[in-house]
Amino acid sequence: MSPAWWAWVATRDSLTARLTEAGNGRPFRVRLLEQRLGRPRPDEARAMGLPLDRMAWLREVALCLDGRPWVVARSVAPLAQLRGQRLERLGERSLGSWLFRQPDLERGPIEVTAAPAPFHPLPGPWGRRSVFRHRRFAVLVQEFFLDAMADELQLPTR
Ligand SMILES: C=C(O[C@@H]1C=C(C(=O)O)C=C[C@H]1O)C(=O)O
Repeated sequence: MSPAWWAWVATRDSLTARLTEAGNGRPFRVRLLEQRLGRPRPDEARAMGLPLDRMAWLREVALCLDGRPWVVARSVAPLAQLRGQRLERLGERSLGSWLFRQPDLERGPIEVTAAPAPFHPLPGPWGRRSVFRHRRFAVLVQEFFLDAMADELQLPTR
C-alpha cells in the first residue's frame, strides 16, 4: 500500500471529520442507502464474535463530497448489544460524529482488504473494518474507499 493510502486506511479517528477536512470546502453529506434489521453476513458475524443466527441493525451509506461518493460504508450493530441506542433515528447524520462523542469509546484493530465492497457496485482500492464498543454497545463499521476519492485527491491507484 502506498503511504498516501496508508494514511487514510490506518487512521483511527473520525473518517467523517477527515473527509470533511480533505474535501476542502466541498459540501460533505451522508447519503443513506439502506437501514433495516437483518442478519449479518457470515464474515461480519465472525468479525464480531456473534452467532450466525443473530439479528442486527444494518446501515449502508455513501459518504459524499459535492454529491460524489468517496466512501461507502456498512455498519452492523447486533440487536442484543444495542442497549437502547436509537440508531434508526440517525438518518443522514453521520454515525461517526455520534460515535466519537461517546465516552469510553474503544476501537478494535483495523482489518484491511483489497476486495471491493460486497454491498455496493462502485470500485475502489481499499476497504477496512473495525469494531467500536462503548460499555456494552458494539458496532462493526466497514468502509470502502472509492476510485472517485483517489481521482479527486490525486491519490495513487493503490
Ligand atoms: C465511523 C465513522 O462513521 C462514518 C459514518 C458512517 C455512517 O453515517 O453510517 C459510517 C461509517 C463511517 O464512515 C467515522 O466517521 O469514522
